[in-house]
Amino acid sequence: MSVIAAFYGGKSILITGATGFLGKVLMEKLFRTSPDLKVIYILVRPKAGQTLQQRVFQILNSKLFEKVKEVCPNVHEKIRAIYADLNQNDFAISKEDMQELLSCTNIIFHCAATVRFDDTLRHAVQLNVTATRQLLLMASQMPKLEAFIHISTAYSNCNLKHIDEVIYPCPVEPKKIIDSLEWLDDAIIEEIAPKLIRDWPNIYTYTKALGEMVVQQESRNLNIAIIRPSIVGATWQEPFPGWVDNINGPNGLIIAAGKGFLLAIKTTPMAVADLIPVDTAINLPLAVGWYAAVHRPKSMLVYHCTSGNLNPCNWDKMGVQVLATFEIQIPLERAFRRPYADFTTSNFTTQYWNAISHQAPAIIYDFYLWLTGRKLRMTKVMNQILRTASMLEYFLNRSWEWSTYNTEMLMSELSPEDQRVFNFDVRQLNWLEYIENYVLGVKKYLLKEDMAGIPEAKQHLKRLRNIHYLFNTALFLIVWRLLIARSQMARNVWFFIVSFCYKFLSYFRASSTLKV
Ligand SMILES: CCCCCCCCCCCCCCCCCCCCCC(=O)SCCNC(=O)CCNC(=O)[C@H](O)C(C)(C)COP(=O)(O)OP(=O)(O)OC[C@H]1O[C@@H](n2cnc3c(N)ncnc32)[C@H](O)[C@@H]1OP(=O)(O)O
Ligand SMILES: NC(=O)C1=CN([C@@H]2O[C@H](COP(=O)(O)OP(=O)(O)OC[C@H]3O[C@@H](n4cnc5c(N)ncnc54)[C@H](OP(=O)(O)O)[C@@H]3O)[C@@H](O)[C@H]2O)C=CC1
Repeated sequence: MSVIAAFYGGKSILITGATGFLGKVLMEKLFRTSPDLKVIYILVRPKAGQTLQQRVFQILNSKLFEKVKEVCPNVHEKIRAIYADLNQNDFAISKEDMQELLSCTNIIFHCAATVRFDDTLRHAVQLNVTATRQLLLMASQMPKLEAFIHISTAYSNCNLKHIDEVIYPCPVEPKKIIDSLEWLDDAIIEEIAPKLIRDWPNIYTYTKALGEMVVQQESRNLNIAIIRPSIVGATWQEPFPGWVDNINGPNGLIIAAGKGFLLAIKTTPMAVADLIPVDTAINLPLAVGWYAAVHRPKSMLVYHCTSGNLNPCNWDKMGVQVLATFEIQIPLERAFRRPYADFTTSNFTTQYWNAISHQAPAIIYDFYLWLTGRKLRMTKVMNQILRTASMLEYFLNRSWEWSTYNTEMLMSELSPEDQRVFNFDVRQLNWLEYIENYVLGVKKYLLKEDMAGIPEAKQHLKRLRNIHYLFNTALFLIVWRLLIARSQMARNVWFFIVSFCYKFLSYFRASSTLKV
């Protein structure tokens, strides 16, 4: 019997960000392994015209939760969606709901955040810093609280090369930033943002670092732990391999490569691709929740949830495997071009590829759409992909070293059964198999493409290959014809080749006649 699963039995658990990528997998795992838990409170806001109930219904009826329904048939009764907007004072939670949360919660998993790299400083601080402070304040009023688990990111200190499992101070106190945002107007905030974030690559990583500082400063006597996952990817094993449902992180680029939109990207091929499967990234917080509550470490511990130092994979290996899977096994439907990848570290080559292989074909395709009276879209899509690629460049061209002392210590504290059920040992991960399942998952669960369409997609790729060869041959002939018409040297080379071929053929014919 798993000690950790038993620990969550009968508990009231509060999750923020439960409708997000990590949040959903966290909830699924809790219900599946501890179906006797008391209740999971989730703080949800209405979104995209859906009420709270509709959102919860959609999650519980998704493919991800299929196994949960078998193990925990009354899952609908165990989930309690509470209206909340983390951007508002007191999260806009009603008095009754707040009272229930304060009096009943045993464990908190704080996952909610804005993960957009280009968010405004005001919004990112509100969500990643102020809301965290507010939640800590709430937590300090919860008499039954046993542990508070804060999900941060391994990149919160990506301005450093070697990162230990400690909290690094930010140059400006979070409190000062929160206070100044109250009276500064938006235009000034956006102007000072680059000066504040200094050597952090974006607002997201910077505000996550501020969030950690707030956790440290406002921890009071709470039993807190911080988890820092690196780039979170599709599920590795649970509840089934390859599940993924948003276009963040690698997913958007994988699609862009599979559809043949993106043929090159500025990437250091040997840089470490520090991906971590989402099931691993939530097994660790679950194990930490148990450890923090039961063992009550004297100080707040930070846990790195990374793969690079234990089982490294580089972008080259990852890119090759992604493309091989698309080309040979599971192509995407209606690809624009054949998947191909060139990793370059040069700015000049990147600019060249962007102009010749990305923007020019998009413009030509849009021209064709215009001629046929259809809506133009390729240039917009391509610009969006190139913008995303340029935002991710920072992470594709550097490697970091994260120490994993606490994570390894925790692993050794687990019983063999818990090591199996709450596995976060990435040394066991087979990258090639994982990437294959990942790519399949992107096709199946994210793009919702039918597997029955694979033969047609393969035919389409074959057609694209033939068009590609035909186009290149035609281009070569046109260029050559123009050259011959204009340059004496090209004509000389041409006559030399023709006479050489003629002589070779004559010799070949003569020798074969002699043999007869
Ligand atoms: C040749 C190439 C070959 C390659 C081969 C392949 C090899 C493998 C390569 C792997 C490389 C990996 C690199 C990883 C590095 C990650 C580092 C992370 C480090 C930190 C990790 C963390 O700690 S934490 C999470 C990270 N944080 C994000 O990763 C958010 C980033 N991102 C944004 O910051 C915004 O994305 C950004 C970009 C501003 C654009 O912003 P943007 O405004 O231009 O575009 P949007 O994202 O808003 O969306 C655009 C349109 O997609 C629609 N859409 C949204 N979701 C959808 C869904 N589920 N299904 C359908 N469609 C969906 C949406 O509705 C829009 O459609 P429409 O335009 O029609 O409305
Ligand atoms: N994905 C990754 O690669 C990594 C993620 N992380 C961290 O993991 C955590 C979860 O990330 P991930 O699941 O990917 O992010 P998602 O963007 O998928 O989910 C974010 C969650 O936060 C909620 N949220 C955002 N704003 C509000 C608000 N105003 N009020 C209430 N809820 C809100 C969202 O709700 P809604 O559905 O309503 O928008 C959603 O549930 C974050 O803390 C992130 O920093 C760390 C490393 C890598």
